[in-house]
Amino acid sequence: MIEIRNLTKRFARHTAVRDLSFSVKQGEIVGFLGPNGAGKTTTLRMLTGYLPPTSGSIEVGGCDVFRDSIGARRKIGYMPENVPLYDDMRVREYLKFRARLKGLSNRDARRRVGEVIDTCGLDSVRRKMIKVLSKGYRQRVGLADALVHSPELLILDEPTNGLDPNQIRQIRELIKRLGETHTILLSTHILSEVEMTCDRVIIIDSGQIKAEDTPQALVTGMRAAGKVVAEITGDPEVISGALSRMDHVKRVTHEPLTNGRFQFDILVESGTDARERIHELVAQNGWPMRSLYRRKATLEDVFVELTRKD
Ligand SMILES: Nc1ncnc2c1ncn2[C@@H]1O[C@H](COP(=O)(O)OP(=O)(O)OP(=O)(O)O)[C@@H](O)[C@H]1O
Repeated sequence: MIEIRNLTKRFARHTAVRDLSFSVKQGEIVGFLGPNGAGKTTTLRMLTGYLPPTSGSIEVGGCDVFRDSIGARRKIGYMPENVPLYDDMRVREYLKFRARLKGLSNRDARRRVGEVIDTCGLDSVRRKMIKVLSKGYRQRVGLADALVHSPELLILDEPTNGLDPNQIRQIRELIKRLGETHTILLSTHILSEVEMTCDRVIIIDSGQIKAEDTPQALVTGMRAAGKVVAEITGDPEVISGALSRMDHVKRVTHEPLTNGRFQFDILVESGTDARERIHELVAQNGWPMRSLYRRKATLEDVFVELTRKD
C-alpha cells in the first residue's frame, strides 16, 4: 500500500529525512515512532503530497505521490497533527464542504457525511459550531474529515495529542475499529497505544530508521538484553561506578527515591543475569539494599535505548 524508497528531505543545510525506505502492506496498522524532531511529520507530509522530497520516491496504492498526485490523494485520508478546522462552521456543514472539496457529488457527500458522523460518534454534536467542541470532538471531526472520501489508507499524525485519558481511550478504540477495514500509518508518542493497536512499529531518529519489527519482537529482543532494578541506600555516584565496572553490565542509571535511597536501573548484556553478583557487591560494601529484581522490558525501553543521545 505504501512504498517509500530512498526518501531524503533537506531544509537549507538541515537534513530532516535521510535516505529513508520502508513499505506498509495493505491492511497493516503501523506505528511510526521517533523523538521530537526525528522527521516523522516531514515524512508524513511528503507521503501525503504536501511537501516535495529532495530525492527519493513514494508510491501509494501503485500511484506515484508526485507524478499522480490526485490518484494517490484519493487513496489517502490524512489527519495532520493540529487538525485545522473552520471554527465558524457546524460539524455536518463542515464535513459536507470537505466532501465536496474532495470531489464527491452532492448526493454521495450527504451519504458519506452521515456515515462518518456515525463511525466517529459525532451524532450528538452534528449541528454544533466547531468552535464550541471539546478537543476530543475536534479530533473526531478531523478523523471524520480524513475518512469522508472513503480512502483505503489513513495517515494519522499524533491523533491523541492533547487529549485526556478517557478521550485517548475512545480515539484508540476508534482507530482499532478503523484498522479492520483500512491500512493505517500512525505517528504517536504514546507507546502503550502502539503496543495495543499496531501490527508493526517503525522507529526513526535523525531522519533514519533505527528499528522495524512487531512490538512483541522488539520487546523480546530487549528483554533478552535484560534490565535489573535495585533499590540501594548510599552515595549514588560510588554505587553507580561500582555497578558499571562489573562484567556484562552495559549501562547504569539512577534516580533518587526517599531517605537517601536510590533506584538503579542496570542494563546487562544479552543472556546474562547479574543479580547474584550485584547482591555480592552490595553485601561486600555494606550498602543497605531494599530490593533487587529483573524487570520486563517494554516498548518504552526499546524506544529509549534506540533514540537516547548520551
Ligand atoms: N519547514 C521547515 N523548515 C526548516 N526545518 C524544518 C521544517 N520542517 C521541519 N523542519 C526540521 O526538520 C526536523 C524534523 O522535523 P519533524 O517536524 O518532521 O519532526 P517530528 O519527528 O515530526 O517531531 P515532533 O514529534 O516534534 O512532531 C526538525 O529538526 C525540524 O526543525
